[in-house]
Amino acid sequence: MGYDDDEHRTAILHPNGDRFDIIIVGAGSAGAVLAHRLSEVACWRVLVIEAGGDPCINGVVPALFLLTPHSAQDWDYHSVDDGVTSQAQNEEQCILTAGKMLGGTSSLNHLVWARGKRTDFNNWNEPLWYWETCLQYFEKAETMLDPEIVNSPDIRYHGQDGPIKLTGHDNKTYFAEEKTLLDSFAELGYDIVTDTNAPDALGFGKMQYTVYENKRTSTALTYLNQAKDRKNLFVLKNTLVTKIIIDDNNTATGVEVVTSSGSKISLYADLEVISSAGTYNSPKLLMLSGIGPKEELSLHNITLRADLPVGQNMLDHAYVPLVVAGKRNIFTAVQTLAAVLEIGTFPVPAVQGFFRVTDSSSLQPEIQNFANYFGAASPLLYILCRLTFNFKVSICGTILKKSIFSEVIFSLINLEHPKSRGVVKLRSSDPNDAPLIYTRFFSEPEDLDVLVAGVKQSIALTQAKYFKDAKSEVVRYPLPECDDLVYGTDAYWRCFVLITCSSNFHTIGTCKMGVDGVVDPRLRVYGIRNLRVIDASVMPKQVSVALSRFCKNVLRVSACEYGAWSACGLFTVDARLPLRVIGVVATYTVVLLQFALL
Ligand SMILES: Cc1cc2nc3c(=O)[nH]c(=O)nc-3n(C[C@H](O)[C@H](O)[C@H](O)COP(=O)(O)OP(=O)(O)OC[C@H]3O[C@@H](n4cnc5c(N)ncnc54)[C@H](O)[C@@H]3O)c2cc1C
Repeated sequence: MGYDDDEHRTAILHPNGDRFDIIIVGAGSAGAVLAHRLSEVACWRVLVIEAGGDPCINGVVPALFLLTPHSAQDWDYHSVDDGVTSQAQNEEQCILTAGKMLGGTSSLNHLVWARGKRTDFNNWNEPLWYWETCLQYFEKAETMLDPEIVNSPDIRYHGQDGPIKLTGHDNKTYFAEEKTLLDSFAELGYDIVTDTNAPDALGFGKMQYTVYENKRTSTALTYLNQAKDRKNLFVLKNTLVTKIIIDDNNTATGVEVVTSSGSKISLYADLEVISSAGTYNSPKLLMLSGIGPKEELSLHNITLRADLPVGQNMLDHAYVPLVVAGKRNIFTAVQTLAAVLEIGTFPVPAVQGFFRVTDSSSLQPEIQNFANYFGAASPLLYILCRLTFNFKVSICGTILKKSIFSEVIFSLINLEHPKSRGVVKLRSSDPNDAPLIYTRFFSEPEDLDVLVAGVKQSIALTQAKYFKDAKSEVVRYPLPECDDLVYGTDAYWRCFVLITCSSNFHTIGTCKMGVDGVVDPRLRVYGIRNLRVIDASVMPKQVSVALSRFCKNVLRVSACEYGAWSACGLFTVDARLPLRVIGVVATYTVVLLQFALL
């Protein structure tokens, strides 16, 4: 069987019926951390099963994340078109990218290290998950290397010896426009903070990135890689878990899988099965295994094991793209060309801010503004708009046209704490079918009020001196649904938000923790023995900003750690990547030429 094989046990052929102590489904952001931590216990045989393979080069080289959506390393899910929201997206379906490779979504996300605020975690009202409890795990995960943080009092909130190495924006960059942006936000009255990850930070500040020495610090390249020589950790790649096996005593005993060669086998766990398949695939897997809403399962003739609200309570950060065309400055086009070569960092200067738009007594931000600076004629701007964010040609073309001679600020205005809840359902009982995902953005009207207020407040950037002197303006997109409304009125902005909103890829909650949810605070599935869910789907309420790190207080082993194992140095090059690059560059050139000739 080859258990003595030193090849970090990814190439072993596991026979039907093979037994382990623990089986983890999904080697993603959460699953890979857990695989690392659990396999520290040398007497446990830990198997982690991953549907994807090694990360391709774009899962390793930071700026190439722009090209990963719709590749083989993306589950490439989309929302069901509701006829109202996200109509500015291709085919009116909101893009819902999710990583399918070692490291999961940490191998393709946007590299931002952002941990959530004290109020976020404390509002979950679960003592095990208070911010104060989680902090030690955040620290355990990190090595903070950004000198501005290291030399500030805020270093007390950061770790300096963890697997995830964190840096600020690389100073070698051809642009240094963070300062212009921060000065402008300060002028508009926002606080400027050194550390946007400080527990109560409201205001604008620089970014912290999961980038080190020109590589992404995904959980694959960190946690999994560091554990690869352990004899008790087994990684099965390119293998889809199709069902959790649950016996007549409602105990999870193993999983059914389809291996890379197409064989269907069963593998068994003597202690626990742990699902970390992500916010869309964990609920799908649970429902396929008989755990979910009774009516939903009976619709697909699946035998019910536990009637739980699986798939309900989906929460996301809906965002809208707000683009400000800044100074006409054709010289930045030269910098733009040079900056394209600098792919070992987050590709453009960026800052982020957290603020409230309603009463100011709470410290919990309502809006995040993630502002990205592009020099003139930037191909990255078009790639980001079209490929990464999935907007229609009419929208991205309009932005590109404005950018030919001008700097551009592309801001994502995020609704941080939505009340609207989406849902994940089964399309069929076939494990190969994508789930049906309904975002239901703005089904609670209050969400629309808050995001509209956030957009209106963010437009004020055009009034800051640098932008005012440049006669900056918000780029107006062609939006047939809104064009009859008077531009700039509340009615217009409400329409704008509904039509241009999309997912900021921070979906959570579909296997919610809590008494009215799917798992208890130790993440054990109610009514089923020896089964846990430990990925972002268990988070009951949104945290401000990104999600890949939250407190995983499971089995008293793991923590607020982000990451997984990756086959560092073993990554492959997706044969289609060069073609994708050529395709994108060719499209960009054609569009640019069209506009230049107009
Ligand atoms: C485009 C994008 C950008 C983002 N940017 C940021 C950011 O900058 N900062 C941030 O903090 N967060 C960001 N996020 C969010 C964050 O990355 C995710 O919330 C987080 O990674 C989710 O972790 P997870 O462990 O729940 O799931 P994942 O990391 O998605 O892991 C799930 C794993 O399970 C595997 N799997 C699924 N089903 C099966 C099955 N049936 N059998 C076997 N394996 C299976 C998957 O292939 C995957 O590897 C971003 C997300 C996206 C999509």
